[in-house]
Amino acid sequence: MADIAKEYMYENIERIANGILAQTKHRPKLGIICGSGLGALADKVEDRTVINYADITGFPISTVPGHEGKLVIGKLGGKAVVLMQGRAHCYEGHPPQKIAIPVRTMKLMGVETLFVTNAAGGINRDYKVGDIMIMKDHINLAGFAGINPLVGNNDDKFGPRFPPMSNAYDRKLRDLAKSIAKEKGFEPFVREGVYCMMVGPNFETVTEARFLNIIGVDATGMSTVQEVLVARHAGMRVFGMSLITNMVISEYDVESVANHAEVLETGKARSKDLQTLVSTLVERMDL
Ligand SMILES: O=P(O)(O)O[C@H]1O[C@H](CO)[C@@H](O)[C@H]1O
Ligand code: HPA
Repeated sequence: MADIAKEYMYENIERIANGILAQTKHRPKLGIICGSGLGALADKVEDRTVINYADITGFPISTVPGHEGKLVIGKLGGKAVVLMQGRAHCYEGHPPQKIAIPVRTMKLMGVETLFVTNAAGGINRDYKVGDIMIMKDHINLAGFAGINPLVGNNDDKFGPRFPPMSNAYDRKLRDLAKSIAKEKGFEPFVREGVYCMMVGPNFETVTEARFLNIIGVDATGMSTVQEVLVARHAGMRVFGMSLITNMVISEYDVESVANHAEVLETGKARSKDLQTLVSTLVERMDL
């Protein structure tokens, strides 16, 4: 088996984590990754230190609109958090092992719980644009093609060779999120379902959309799953939410097509409710 490239090694990730900690007084136990158009959550973070990904040697850079590329460390809901305002994706040319770097960095900074968010296309035909889906499980379709950040020599310092994945999304946090949704009157648009990762960058064909529906997918996107795999490998607790920014087209020969502008627009429109859900969850969860 090929050796791990130096940039993915424990010592390098430790160097990145220590470099970040040296720039802030905060010691976060919670990490949050903001998906396409969802970075406004960072505005709620108080007493913050902001570091550009470009200034963190070894961090993957995002080139996609709606991903600011900033690490924001401060207080949210009274708790210390490290928030990623945007993420890098495999379709930007990053190998999956590189997508692992920010999550492992957070782990070595002391983060124990990871929240992941994303913009996703609705596959479940009962879903509507603007729905928020609590992630119950995922299908790593990219993994079916061998694209998995855990492929390669396993360093036990990060986690075990064969991590279980049947309990990837924390039950207690999902229950807490659902009860907060009920209390806030969000029930009509908060769902719980299965996310599927495609590598992208193209949106799905009609037959792919139908296939995803048949195999039990509720929403699809081009991210998140690899971060979850790495976090669970490292023993972190995970909670995830998808914002349904568009419905994936599942009828042949219709005029409209998916586009990233629509994804960002919906992000803006529902952003406040998503922020309320996340910040209340942060306030109420035990860390
Ligand atoms: O998953 P996030 O990063 O939220 O972004 C989603 O939005 C983009 C497509 O519009 C893709 O990058 C897709 O994965
Ligand atoms: N497909 C894949 N990824 C996405 C979509 C979609 O329809 N919308 C937002 N991210």
